[in-house]
Parts: sequence; structure tokens; C-alpha cells
Amino acid sequence: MSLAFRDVACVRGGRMLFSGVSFDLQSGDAAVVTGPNGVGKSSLIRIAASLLAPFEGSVTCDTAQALLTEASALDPDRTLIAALRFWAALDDKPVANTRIARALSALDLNALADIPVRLLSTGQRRRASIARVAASGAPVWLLDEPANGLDTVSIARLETLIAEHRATGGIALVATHLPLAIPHAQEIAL
Ligand SMILES: Nc1ncnc2c1ncn2[C@@H]1O[C@H](COP(=O)(O)OP(=O)(O)OP(=O)(O)O)[C@@H](O)[C@H]1O
Repeated sequence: MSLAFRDVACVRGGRMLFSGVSFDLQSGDAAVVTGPNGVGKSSLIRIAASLLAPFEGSVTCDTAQALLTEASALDPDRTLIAALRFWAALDDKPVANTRIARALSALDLNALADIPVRLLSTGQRRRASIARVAASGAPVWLLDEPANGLDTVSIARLETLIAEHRATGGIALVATHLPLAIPHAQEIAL
């Protein structure tokens, strides 16, 4: 499995944000997208997710993706466990209860499983969104600022999850302005 960019350029609002971006991520690989505010990190993640078309170049991905963005994809009115089950049912039938249980534990969310998502704190909601990605079973993780709002312990948990995902053959593309320990990741400096 792979995720590759070939000479990708991005234009938004009539302005060229970046051009000539190429990388090739194979099973077990990771890349970190860095750069100042407004340079186009989120746009690059959206291009990888096919939510935005490249202005030039091409993107290929031959497997399923899970996307984490600033906006929570979890239904605010469902309890956390119900919101996760809703997505797991979409991503992988029959419902992957084992993966959800593992993700809840990995993000220390068991005690919050029966709380409506709308009542979670900012950091808790971010952890829940990461749990959704981890529970999806998708080989490619596209993470836009996953460490935003996380405390130190949660950042360490996120780093562990990414490492475990790669160790089992997954791919991670991570845009972050916060330092994250992602060993041997390619750096895509915009
Ligand atoms: N829908 C849009 N239409 C026009 N311009 C946009 C649109 N979305 C984003 N932009 C512009 O594209 C530029 C890059 O935005 P993007 O969110 O990709 O940057 P970023 O590197 O992720 O920034 P940050 O570090 O602040 O999150 C910004 O100048 C932004 O205003």
C-alpha cells in the first residue's frame, strides 16, 4: 500500500501556496508536514484526502484513509461510544468493537464512553477524534494538527498510537506545528 504525491502544487484564493511537492509513503512510513501558519499544511492534508484537487501534479493512494481535521467528525448528541460505533459501522462492517475498545483504552477514554460528545472538553474531544481514526482500521492516517489541545500525557499516547500503527504496516501523514516524536518520519517543510 502507498500514498504518493508527484509534483503537487496547491492554489487557494488565487494564490499559489506550494508547488513541486513530491513524496512516496509505503507501508510503515510516516511524513510530517511543517511550516508557518497559512503556508498550506491543512490544504496538503485535504489534497491527500481528495477533498481538494491539486492545481498541478498527481496524488495516488491505493488503500482506505482515515482523516482527522480540526472539525470533530463525531456526532455531538451521541454518547462517545455510540458515536464511535456509528463510524466503525461505516468504516468496517460488522462493527469493530475490539478496535473501538482498544482505541478507547489507548486514549484513556473508557471513563467517558457514556458521556455525550458535546459535553467533552476540547482535549477530550480531540482524543475522541483520534480514537475514531485508530478504530477505523484504515491503513492511511491523515492527521491535521492532531496534538492541538492535548496535554503532555495525551501527546505521548498519540505518539505511541502512530508508532503502533506504523509497526503494523500503516502509513501516517501528519501536519503539525507542535513537536511530535515520529521516528524516521520524512519531513515535508512547506
Ligand atoms: N476555501 C478557501 N478559499 C480561499 N483561501 C483559502 C481557503 N481555505 C484556506 N485558504 C487559504 O489558504 C492558505 C493556507 O491555509 P491552510 O489552512 O492550508 O494553512 P496551514 O498551513 O494549515 O495554516 P495553520 O498553521 O494556520 O493551520 C491560507 O492563507 C488560507 O487563508
